[in-house]
Amino acid sequence: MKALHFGAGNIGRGFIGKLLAESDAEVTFADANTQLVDQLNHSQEYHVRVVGDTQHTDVIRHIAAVQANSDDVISQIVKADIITTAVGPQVLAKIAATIAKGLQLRFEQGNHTPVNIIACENMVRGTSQLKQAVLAELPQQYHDLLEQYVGFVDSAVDRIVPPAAANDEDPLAVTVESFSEWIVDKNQFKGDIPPVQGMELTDNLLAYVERKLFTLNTGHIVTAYLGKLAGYKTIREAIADEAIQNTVRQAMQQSGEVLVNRYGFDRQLHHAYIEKILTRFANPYLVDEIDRVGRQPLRKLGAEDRLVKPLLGTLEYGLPNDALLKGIAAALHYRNADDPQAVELQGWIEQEGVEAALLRATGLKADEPCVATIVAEYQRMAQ
Ligand SMILES: NC(=O)C1=CN([C@@H]2O[C@H](COP(=O)(O)OP(=O)(O)OC[C@H]3O[C@@H](n4cnc5c(N)ncnc54)[C@H](O)[C@@H]3O)[C@@H](O)[C@H]2O)C=CC1
Ligand SMILES: O=P(O)(O)OC[C@H]1O[C@](O)(CO)[C@@H](O)[C@@H]1O
Repeated sequence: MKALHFGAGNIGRGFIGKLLAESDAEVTFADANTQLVDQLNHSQEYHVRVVGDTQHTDVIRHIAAVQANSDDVISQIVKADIITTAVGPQVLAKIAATIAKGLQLRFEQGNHTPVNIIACENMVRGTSQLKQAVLAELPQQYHDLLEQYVGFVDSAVDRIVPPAAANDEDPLAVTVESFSEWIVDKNQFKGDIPPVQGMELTDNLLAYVERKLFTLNTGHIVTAYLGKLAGYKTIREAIADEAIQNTVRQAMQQSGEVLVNRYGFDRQLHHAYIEKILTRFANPYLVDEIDRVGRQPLRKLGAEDRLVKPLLGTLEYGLPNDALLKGIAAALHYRNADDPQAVELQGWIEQEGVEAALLRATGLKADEPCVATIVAEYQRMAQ
């Protein structure tokens, strides 16, 4: 099995590339970072340190890398059996043109074996969005072939992999938590489902995507933004603060009630899932910076993302949401001079006021009563 993976970063090396290589795929990473590509090609292996209740290091061998946007990556697309990505939601659309070029050449060369593409990003149905971007780049005459031979498979991906600390001796090493979950929509494959160990199949993907987004991601972001306000640097420090932990737990329980209502989740089991996530945030072996988890606040405040989407669910079902509202208010306080979205958000607040900025970022309507509550909470937090 030939696998091409876009994005040799934390999740690429620490999770998806690792699973593919451990399933005996010939793994080629495609990345925009020339130094990283050179290092991967030079060593052809890297270390993954798995940390949790126990620790061990896996060596991922026989891997190669190509420069994204090069002729080499096009040749890889021509012969790949599976193509995966972990590049970040904002980059996904940028690789669509490359994928379209590669697929066009694949069809022109008469390769009609199925290929499956799976975007492993924190997005709801990110692969389906990638498909639309690829179709927009692919000449119309190839669209039927794409529908016939290319599977665009949506997925949910869950493993905490913070950026590794700089290590000149072992620059490719990544540290990952022992928990991992990669769930894909089994109905979207073309041809045989690739035999990847650790890739779980479901025919109810949206429930899993929302379970992860509304729990791990919601809890994480509330921890990050409340932690930042309290002056902490890492997720572990923030979640050790009892007041923060209580609000984070409550926020996850409130978004969890949406899942219980929408998908019939068992409440007790879901509460156990929440408690497990709290222990993951407290993992003493992971140094996960608040600014990594809090990055790109405008994306995270979006209507389809981890704060507002569950909030809209609580409004739909008439459920409590005060902890989620606190999380949104804390997001509006997020400051990080190195994060262009954080700078932009603070600019909106300065120029237009907090309510206008909130409406612009979230798409909430001004007459929605929770808007006034968020603004009042924001003012309270400012004191
Ligand atoms: N790190 C984590 O714990 C998790 C991350 N995710 C998701 O995985 C995705 C990747 O996240 P990370 O691995 O943390 O980010 P990262 O920044 O470590 O890795 C992204 C990689 O993509 C590369 N890249 C950028 N532009 C590219 C292009 N045009 N073509 C090819 N490669 C390009 C970068 O050079 C980098 O190596 C994101 O969508 C994130 O939300 C999902 C679950 C867990
Ligand atoms: O990667 P994003 O979408 O910026 O958000 C950070 C989130 O991604 C993760 O790294 C992986 O799910 C979480 O740890 C965190 O909630």
